[in-house]
Amino acid sequence: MTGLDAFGPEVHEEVARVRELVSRLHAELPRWELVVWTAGNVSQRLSTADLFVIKPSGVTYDELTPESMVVCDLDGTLVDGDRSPSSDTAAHAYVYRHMPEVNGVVHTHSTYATAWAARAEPVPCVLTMMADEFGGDIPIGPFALIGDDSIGRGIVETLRESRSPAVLMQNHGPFTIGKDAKAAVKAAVMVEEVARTVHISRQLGDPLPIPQEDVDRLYDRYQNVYGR
Ligand SMILES: O=C(CO)[C@@H](O)[C@H](O)COP(=O)(O)O
Repeated sequence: MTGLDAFGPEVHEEVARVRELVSRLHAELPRWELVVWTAGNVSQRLSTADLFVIKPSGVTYDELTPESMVVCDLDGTLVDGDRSPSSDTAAHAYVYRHMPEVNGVVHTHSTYATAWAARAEPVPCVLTMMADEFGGDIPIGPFALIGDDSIGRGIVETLRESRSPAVLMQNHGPFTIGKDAKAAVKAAVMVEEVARTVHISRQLGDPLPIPQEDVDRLYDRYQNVYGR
C-alpha cells in the first residue's frame, strides 16, 4: 500500500517517467562539478497531479536510481518511496505551491556561487551570458535556517522581484527554478559558470556593467529567439 494507490494510471505513468528523468538529471550535478558528496538536489513537479519527484536524503549520486526517487505532495509530505525525502523538500514544495509556472527546482552548493552567497553579494550583470540567462544581476536571498518554510519563502520573495531563475541564499548557496527540472539544472550550471568568471574578472580590476537597454535586448533575444 502506498499513497500513490489513490491515483490513476495516468499519474502512475508520469511518476515512472519523472523518476527516470529526475534520477538522470541528478547525475548532471557531479558531472558539472556542482556538488560534493550528497549536497544538492533536483525535483520536478508532475503535470497530472499535485505531486513532485525528488531524491532521497543522504544517498550518494552514484547510488541513485529511478526507483529510489521519492514522490511528495505539495506540502512536502512523502507519498511514495522507501527513504526519507531530501532535507530541502520543504523549500522545493514551497516554491511549487507559490509559483505555479515553475515545474523544476534545483539546489546545489557549487563553489563560486556559494562564495558569493557567503558574502551576500549579488553577482553583477557584466557578461552577455548573464543578460541572456538571468536578465540582470543574480540576486541574494535572506539568511534562513533549514527545517520550516523560511528557505522557500526567501526563494519565492526574492525571485518574484527578478527575472533571474537563480537566487543565492545568504550563507547557503544557489537555488534555481525552471519550466522543468532540466531548465533548473541548466540555470544551476550557468550560475556557477558566471559566478566563477565574474570572480576572476574582479581579480583583474572592475568589470564593466552592461547598459540596461542592452541587457533587455540580449535577454529578449535569448528567451524568445535563440534556439528556435
Ligand atoms: O543544504 C543542505 C543542508 O544544509 C542540503 O542541500 C544537503 O546538503 C543535501 O541534502 P539531501 O538532499 O541529501 O537531504
